[in-house]
Amino acid sequence: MGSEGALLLPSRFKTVCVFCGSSSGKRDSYKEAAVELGQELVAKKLDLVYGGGSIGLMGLVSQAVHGGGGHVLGIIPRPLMGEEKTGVTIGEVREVAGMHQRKAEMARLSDCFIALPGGYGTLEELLEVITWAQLGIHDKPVGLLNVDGYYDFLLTFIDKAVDDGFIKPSERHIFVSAPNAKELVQKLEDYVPKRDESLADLKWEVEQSQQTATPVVGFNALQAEIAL
Ligand SMILES: C/C(=C\CNc1ncnc2c1ncn2[C@@H]1O[C@H](COP(=O)(O)O)[C@@H](O)[C@H]1O)CO
Repeated sequence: MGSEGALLLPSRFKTVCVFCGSSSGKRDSYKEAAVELGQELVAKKLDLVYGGGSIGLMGLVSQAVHGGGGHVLGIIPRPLMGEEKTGVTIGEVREVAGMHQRKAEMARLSDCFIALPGGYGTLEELLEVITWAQLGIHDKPVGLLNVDGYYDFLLTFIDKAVDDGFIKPSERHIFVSAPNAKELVQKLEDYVPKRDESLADLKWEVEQSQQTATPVVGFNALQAEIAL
């Protein structure tokens, strides 16, 4: 059967969080991949959560979802609010106090994560949700859209870290990757988290500093914050 005739099964996800460049990159394939990802989300009736704004790949993916009739939610830290920094934002916009709250909100409000090509910001967001998955803070799938092999060096580095004993072989699977949006979303749908039982009893409580009354946020608080 041709793909036009294939039955589109409903997704197990409702909302996908996308991390991606605030720049567009130098290859057309990066821009095309951002638009294709947006169109794939629309085709699967998935909502988008992202960092807000209309610059770079962030703008392209959000415009593709919004233009296709999908719901777009941009989460923007107050210091980045303003057209001169993030461009004109489409869809729903939620303002948060800072970068940490943004990441917690993006994680809380989504069912899986996808990273398109990007720079430091994208890598930081991606590695944080990978670390949270490793620690059992969430069990939401994390996917790399490895457009034109953009993330090959990162994947090779992860293999090196496994080989050299810094990442457990059983945790190599946390990264799901594919060269195009359709394959990646399917892999994320099929992903089964492997629970590390050694973490099951971890209890880092929220502590209250006696002197400053400043809350020290621990493991359980973060788990609650992003609402498993
Ligand atoms: C710092 C300035 C503009 C950057 N504007 C951004 N607006 C919204 N979100 C952003 C911005 N920069 C980074 N982000 C977040 O990080 C990811 C992109 O970072 P990268 O370094 O470009 O890969 C993205 O997912 C956003 O969540 C004013 O000069």
